[in-house]
Amino acid sequence: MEWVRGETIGFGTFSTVSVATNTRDSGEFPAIMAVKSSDSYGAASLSNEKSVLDSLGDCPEIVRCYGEDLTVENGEVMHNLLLEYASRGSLATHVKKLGGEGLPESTVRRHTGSVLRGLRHIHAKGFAHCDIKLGNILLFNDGAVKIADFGLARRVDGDLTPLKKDVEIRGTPLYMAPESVNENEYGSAADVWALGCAVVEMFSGKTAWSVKEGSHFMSLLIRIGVGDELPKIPEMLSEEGKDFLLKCFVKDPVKRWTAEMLLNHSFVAVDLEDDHREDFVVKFKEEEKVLMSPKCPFEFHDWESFTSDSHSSLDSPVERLGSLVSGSSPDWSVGGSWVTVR
Ligand SMILES: Nc1ncnc2c1ncn2[C@@H]1O[C@H](COP(=O)(O)OP(=O)(O)OP(=O)(O)O)[C@@H](O)[C@H]1O
Repeated sequence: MEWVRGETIGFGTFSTVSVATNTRDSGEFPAIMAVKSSDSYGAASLSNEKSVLDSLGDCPEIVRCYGEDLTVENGEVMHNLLLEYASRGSLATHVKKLGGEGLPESTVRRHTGSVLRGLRHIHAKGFAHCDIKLGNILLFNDGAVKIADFGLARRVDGDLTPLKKDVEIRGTPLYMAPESVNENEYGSAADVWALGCAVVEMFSGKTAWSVKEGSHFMSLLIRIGVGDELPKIPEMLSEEGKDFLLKCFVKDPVKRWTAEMLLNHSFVAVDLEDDHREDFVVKFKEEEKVLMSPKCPFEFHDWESFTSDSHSSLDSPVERLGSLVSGSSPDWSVGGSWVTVR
């Protein structure tokens, strides 16, 4: 395939995404694509993404991959992944433009149904996405949404056994499931929890967890992992919506509904005709200062998607988390795709 890089449309932790114009019209590939590029630093993540997308095959709710390519630009070798182009960007950008308001419930229901169909496909193929968030749900011209960014996806095959006992943070803390915080479990159930967080954010325009600006993200992990607190369910959401979220926010991953089960929930199984935003204005009880989705890696680097690894083997969740919060400030250093907590 021959292509030319166009304007930059997005930045991730490991890569830059640009428009790519197909310069040889064989009809096999679209005229406009997106190209996700990284230097050797992010090559492993891109290569994982390519192999997962190849294994997943075609699914209308998953961004298509057209192939990979190496280029030399300004003397540097670039690894490129050619993807289906989402002309309207991510849902994170879209919701941010609404200035703290969310999307109409009917739109949220439609998008949720699409993401669930994508998740059902991913899980049926034996994978977990591990980084479901609004920034990784892309919006197309016709109003369709698709799941993107499989850089952290992993094969699970229904096995919930953690990879190892160490403290590992994969994805975005605001979307982390209790079992991921407590047990390093990153299975399909964790994607469902993250979907619940994404639904809250889509509807309310605010993150599912209220977090005071400047607070340490470990205090959030304690709230997620220990105790009974759940993400905030918007009061103005319909009863069906609230019930749907309660099925996503079951703390025990074994009892949490699966994507397949949720597809039969009335919140997504029925198409809403009306689309009146005023019926769904969100009013929160407390006027808490909440963070929107992380804006850029330099502003809230702690809150970005990452994987982390601590080589402390502690037994209980409280011990594991306590060891990270107490004492001197943790030293967060990025190495490859990992952030290490020492
Ligand atoms: N296929 C696409 N079409 C249009 N825009 C895209 C596409 N893929 C990615 N983007 C834009 O680029 C941004 C970064 O992409 P992506 O999340 O895949 O990168 P990443 O390095 O894996 O990021 P992360 O830090 O979330 O892991 C997205 O939030 C989105 O705005």
